[in-house]
Amino acid sequence: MTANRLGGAELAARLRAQVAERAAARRAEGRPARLVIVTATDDEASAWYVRSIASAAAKVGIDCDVADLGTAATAGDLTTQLATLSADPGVDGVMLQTPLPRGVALAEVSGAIDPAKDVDGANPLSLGRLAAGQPAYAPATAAAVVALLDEYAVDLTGVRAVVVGRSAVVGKPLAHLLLDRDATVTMCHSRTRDLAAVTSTADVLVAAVGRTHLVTPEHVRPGAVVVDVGTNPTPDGGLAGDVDPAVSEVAAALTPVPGGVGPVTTALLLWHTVAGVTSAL
Ligand SMILES: NC(=O)C1=CN([C@@H]2O[C@H](COP(=O)(O)OP(=O)(O)OC[C@H]3O[C@@H](n4cnc5c(N)ncnc54)[C@H](OP(=O)(O)O)[C@@H]3O)[C@@H](O)[C@H]2O)C=CC1
Ligand SMILES: Nc1nc(=O)c2c([nH]1)NC[C@@H]1CN(c3ccc(C(=O)N[C@@H](CCC(=O)O)C(=O)O)cc3)C=[N+]21
Repeated sequence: MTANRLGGAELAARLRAQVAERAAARRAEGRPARLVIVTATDDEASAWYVRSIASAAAKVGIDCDVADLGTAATAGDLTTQLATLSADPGVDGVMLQTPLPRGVALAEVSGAIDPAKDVDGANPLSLGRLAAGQPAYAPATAAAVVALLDEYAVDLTGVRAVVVGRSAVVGKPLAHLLLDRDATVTMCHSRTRDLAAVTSTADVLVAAVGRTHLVTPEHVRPGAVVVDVGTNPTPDGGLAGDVDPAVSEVAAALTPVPGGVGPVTTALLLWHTVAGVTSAL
């Protein structure tokens, strides 16, 4: 058996076309949409993502600036920058890249992002609103996982969903989005005992860990739908997922890396930037 390939390129292209329409309308009104990315890391996956957002933004007509504070930035530097951008009426979206400099915790600084501009759902208030079932921006990656499952008509009602990884950027918000869809959600992390035993119960298995090919066929129930969020740089300059390609022999469906969750993530971040406050909050 070879799993169905749940590619994200077509969905991403459709989303970008919608974003371009909204961005054009904003430009015609004389107030072009603007996204500012704040970064303080030299992480490769992050740098690639920043370049990819900037180039996609240019194509759809969103103005995009990158504020690189460098790896020596302090929590105070980041907070000041995020607060300044949040107060700027010319800025629609503020995005803070992770990872952050050593010793700086995301929750410590992301509170400075106005929830109305928090297009990557980083402010703890955004996560809280999501958990409480109130309107909020979800992190683009978590939203992309659900959008991709919707695209392929994977019904989440009552299914056992297992998420490996509990970061504030992916795992935690995704758990809430899946719960909202009436999935039965289990979270796994680095302290989970007998990971394979837990993941093998999943109808829908999501890997968001950051460990190349951590999820092997032994982790997967035959017939499961597997979503690979991992984007791990390979020595040859390529990209590897968290899911071993051999899983394709066991799963019913699998998202590819590259070409799966990644492109949808970028498109949704831009969508959030033009969606407007009222539709998100
Ligand atoms: N395609 C896309 O759009 C995006 C891709 N990514 C990619 O997704 C991956 C995860 O990113 P992110 O959530 O930010 O990563 P983090 O490093 O913040 O979190 C990783 C999570 O995985 C858990 N973990 C680590 N090792 C194991 C293990 N051996 N078994 C089980 N769980 C483990 C950690 O557990 P613990 O909490 O116990 O430490 C943690 O919860 C990365 O490859 C990243 O590049 C991220 C964002 C967007
Ligand atoms: N606050 C925050 N939010 C994030 O969402 C976030 C972050 N920080 N830090 C870094 C990681 C990484 N990340 C990626 C998103 C898309 C692709 C992507 O589109 N990749 C392409 C391929 C790239 C290639 O071919 O090299 C794909 O999967 O098809 C990759 C990586 C978001 N991240």
